[in-house]
Amino acid sequence: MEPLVQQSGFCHREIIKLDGVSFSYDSKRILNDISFTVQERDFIGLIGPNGAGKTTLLRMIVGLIRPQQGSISLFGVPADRFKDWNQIGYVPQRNNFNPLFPATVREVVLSGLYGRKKLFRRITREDASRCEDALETLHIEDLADKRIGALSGGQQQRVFLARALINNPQLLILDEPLSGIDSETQQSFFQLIRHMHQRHNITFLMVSHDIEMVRSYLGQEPKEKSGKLSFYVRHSHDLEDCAETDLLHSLRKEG
Ligand SMILES: Nc1ncnc2c1ncn2[C@@H]1O[C@H](COP(=O)(O)OP(=O)(O)OP(=O)(O)O)[C@@H](O)[C@H]1O
Repeated sequence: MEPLVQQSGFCHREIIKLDGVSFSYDSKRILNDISFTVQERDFIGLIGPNGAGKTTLLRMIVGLIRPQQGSISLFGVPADRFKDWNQIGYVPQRNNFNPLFPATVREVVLSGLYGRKKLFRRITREDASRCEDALETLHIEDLADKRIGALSGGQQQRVFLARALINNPQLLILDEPLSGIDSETQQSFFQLIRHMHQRHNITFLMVSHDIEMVRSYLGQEPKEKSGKLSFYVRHSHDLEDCAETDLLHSLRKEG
């Protein structure tokens, strides 16, 4: 067994480090000199008005666009050399999703695996079993064969979360997961996310417009502000044992 000191060091790893990051579309400066560090098992709520650059920042963190100034590192590795994308689950805004997309829930969840392996390769028994685990974890196994476009907003969010969880990531990045769903479903979805944060070794970065829900979990005041962006933070330390756990497995065990 690892010495305790090393374990707690492991628990406070830098998961995301933004250092003087700036970005402009054409000549319009969207993000200006942002520096912020996300530590392992932090829950970050990123709040800001429409157009403040929240989605742009997330897209930069997941490697879809590059900062024009400054640098980003992920799990201690410069983002342009980072390869271990399975460690990161990303749920983009749902309004980018075409409801006519002709895929079933199971296919959408399985497509979360394709990032690390070849597209259209055969699905192994292990892939299928991870998919079933993810479906069960999110309580959507009954929907597996339905067309994704035929589901309600809240159900679709569960599907996209299952897709992001299929690789058992250490970091989950969610872009407005609560928007466009009724408040009861919002509450239960947020409860599920909070549960994952409190009970599992997982770090969250979530964009939300629901300031009250964010404050209810992350506190009244942001830890940092940068331009129009506010970063609310809560660190989770409920587990005595900081060892890595298989998220899907343990969530399922707890029902
Ligand atoms: N591909 C693009 N080309 C040009 N401008 C863009 C592009 N994507 C976003 N923008 C502009 O950049 C600004 C920031 O957009 P972004 O989507 O990052 O903001 P946001 O904070 O996520 O907004 P919202 O809360 O409305 O989702 C907006 O003014 C937007 O119009």
